[in-house]
Amino acid sequence: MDTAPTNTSPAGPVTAVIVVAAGSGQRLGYGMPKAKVPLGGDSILTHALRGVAAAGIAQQICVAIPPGDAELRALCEAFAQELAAAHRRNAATGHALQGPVVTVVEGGASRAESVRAAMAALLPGVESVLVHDAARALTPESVFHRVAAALGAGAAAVIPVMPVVDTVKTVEPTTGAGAAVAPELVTGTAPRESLRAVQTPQGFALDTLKRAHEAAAGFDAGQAALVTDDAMLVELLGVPVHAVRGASQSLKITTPLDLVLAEGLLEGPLGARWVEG
Ligand SMILES: Nc1ccn([C@@H]2O[C@H](COP(=O)(O)OP(=O)(O)OP(=O)(O)O)[C@@H](O)[C@H]2O)c(=O)n1
Ligand SMILES: C[C@](O)(CO)[C@H](O)COP(=O)(O)O
Repeated sequence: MDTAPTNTSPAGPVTAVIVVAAGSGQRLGYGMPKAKVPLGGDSILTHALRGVAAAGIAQQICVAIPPGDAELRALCEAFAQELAAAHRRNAATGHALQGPVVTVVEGGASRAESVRAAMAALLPGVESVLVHDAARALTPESVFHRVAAALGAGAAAVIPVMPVVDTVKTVEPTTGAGAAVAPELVTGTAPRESLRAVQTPQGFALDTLKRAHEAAAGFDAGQAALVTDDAMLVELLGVPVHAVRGASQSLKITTPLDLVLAEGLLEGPLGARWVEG
């Protein structure tokens, strides 16, 4: 990194970005935690962390890694040193601004538990928090800025979203004689105009996110399994969740095809760092 990213909104709320990277990456199938999987010569997690730092909105970056993973801990420490060195270079040119503190915590058995572990390690004074998937390693700065701007404008919860391009139907398992024809029966068609595919970083006033996760503490295993993002917990509190535009290169690297797409975005004919606005 040649120049250190600096916080662009020093007058805004004190902001932390939680990067959840404690997943096992079963669907990617590399036999190692997804955060470690190589992408464009670095790891998925390194790309994600550089993206967060480049956005320049965080006073703290808190990373949740799999428990006991010394390799990922070392990777985070190397990133913190890379960031500190860039800031020292900035200071030498008279552009000294405080860079983010990097904190590493051990994540939990579910994404939500990893978020809770990271929230417990946030510095005193943090008012806003963005929760980001390490798996969305190529999220452009503009998405972080849109989410942070909505928080700065007073939203207690804001998520980046994309229009849905496929027609989406609901189904149920086929029973009786129909089971010989096909495994599922269509029960309806969702209204596509009002559907959105949801991405990260998801931004929250910290007290709102804390309340939302506290309310989820009483969930049984079945209810907990249905929680797929943080905004859902905030919705259950009845707090309005606002939506801003995401970006297609913010895809979640989940399957081997996603990794091919991510490699293509970094190295393909569109250029080294194609960025959709
Ligand atoms: N216990 C968990 C599970 C997931 N995550 C993080 O949540 C994000 C979204 O999860 P997903 O893409 O499903 O990652 P994995 O759980 O690793 O994937 P899989 O379900 O294929 O194992 C990832 O950055 C992942 O590291 C986490 O921090 N802690
Ligand atoms: C948070 C998220 O990325 C929003 O799309 C998504 O819900 C994570 O889902 P996963 O099953 O944990 O990958």
